[in-house]
Amino acid sequence: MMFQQSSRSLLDASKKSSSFRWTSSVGRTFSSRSPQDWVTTEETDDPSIAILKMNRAPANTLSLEMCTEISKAIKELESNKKTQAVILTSSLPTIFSAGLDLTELHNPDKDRLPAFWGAFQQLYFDLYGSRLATIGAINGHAPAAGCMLALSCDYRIMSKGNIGLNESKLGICAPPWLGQQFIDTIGLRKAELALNMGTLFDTKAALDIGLIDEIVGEDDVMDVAKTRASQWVAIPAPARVACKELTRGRQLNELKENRKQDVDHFCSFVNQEAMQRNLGFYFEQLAKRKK
Ligand SMILES: CC/C=C\C/C=C\C/C=C\CC/C=C/CC(=O)SCCNC(=O)CCNC(=O)[C@H](O)C(C)(C)COP(=O)(O)OP(=O)(O)OC[C@H]1O[C@@H](n2cnc3c(N)ncnc32)[C@H](O)[C@@H]1OP(=O)(O)O
Repeated sequence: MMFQQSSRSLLDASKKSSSFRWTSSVGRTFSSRSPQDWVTTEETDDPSIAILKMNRAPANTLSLEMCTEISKAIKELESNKKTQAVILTSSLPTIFSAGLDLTELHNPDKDRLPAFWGAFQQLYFDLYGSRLATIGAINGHAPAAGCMLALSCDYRIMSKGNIGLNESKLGICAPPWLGQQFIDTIGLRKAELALNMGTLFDTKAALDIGLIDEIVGEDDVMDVAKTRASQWVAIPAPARVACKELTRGRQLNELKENRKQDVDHFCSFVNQEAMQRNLGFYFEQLAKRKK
């Protein structure tokens, strides 16, 4: 059954949906460490609470392999019946996640592109639909898909950095399911303004708009995250999982039913000349900003 308290996620789409093939890395990654090191899980002194850390320097960007590694880690945690909550955080000093790895989108490999988007969809299913209580310990910047990671958590605390969906600044639009997640969180009018302007919010503005739940001091992030996780775990798991189904089930099912169309839509969107030009321009700006 889909929503019983088990080691399965809320919407266990991974096994049912094998419409894309995984392709091997084409050496476009930043970090010299292997994908297995990009995500680590740790126990806490409470056996029901685990920590999932993203360690992909320099920016925890989501490549195909990074999405797959995070999904794999969530599944592994879910397979342990004792685990009831996970804290998602970053081991980098100032960045939670800089969103999608833009090298996947710019001059893309045509076979890899659909697999990449499939892996990103899968990550959304696995995190947004996890049976675990998920606490986002956002300890740095979280633009675009970095914001998606945060929005997919049940509770969000943030210590520093900016958060939001800035895709319009890249000349693109967030995919409908991510846009909907944003609207569901902060409301239509606020989302309309923020999506169009590509607004990134600092912690105070993010709290004001309802994008995060709490601002915490940099040194307190993990302590507060564990306290919040304990509070979520104290709710009987069947009730917690049923509440998640109530609030997230419709959205998850909608994408599940439209997965293939969503991949096709994304690929044709990204392959447009104008889109490629905008991305190239954005990359140049990123590099210049650094200089
Ligand atoms: C109805 C709808 C219709 C159609 C829609 C259909 C489909 C949708 C189509 C497309 C949707 C695509 C969705 C996209 C979502 C995304 O996530 S796009 C990615 C957006 N991310 C960003 O814009 C963040 C860019 N990065 C930054 O702003 C800064 O890096 C950041 C503030 C995060 C940190 O700043 P700082 O600490 O100064 O670090 P650096 O800027 O120096 O960055 C370190 C190195 O990392 C590189 N880098 C950073 N971000 C990315 C990235 N996202 N991808 C690739 N590379 C990145 C940066 O260049 C530095 O590299 P270097 O050290 O110079 O080699």
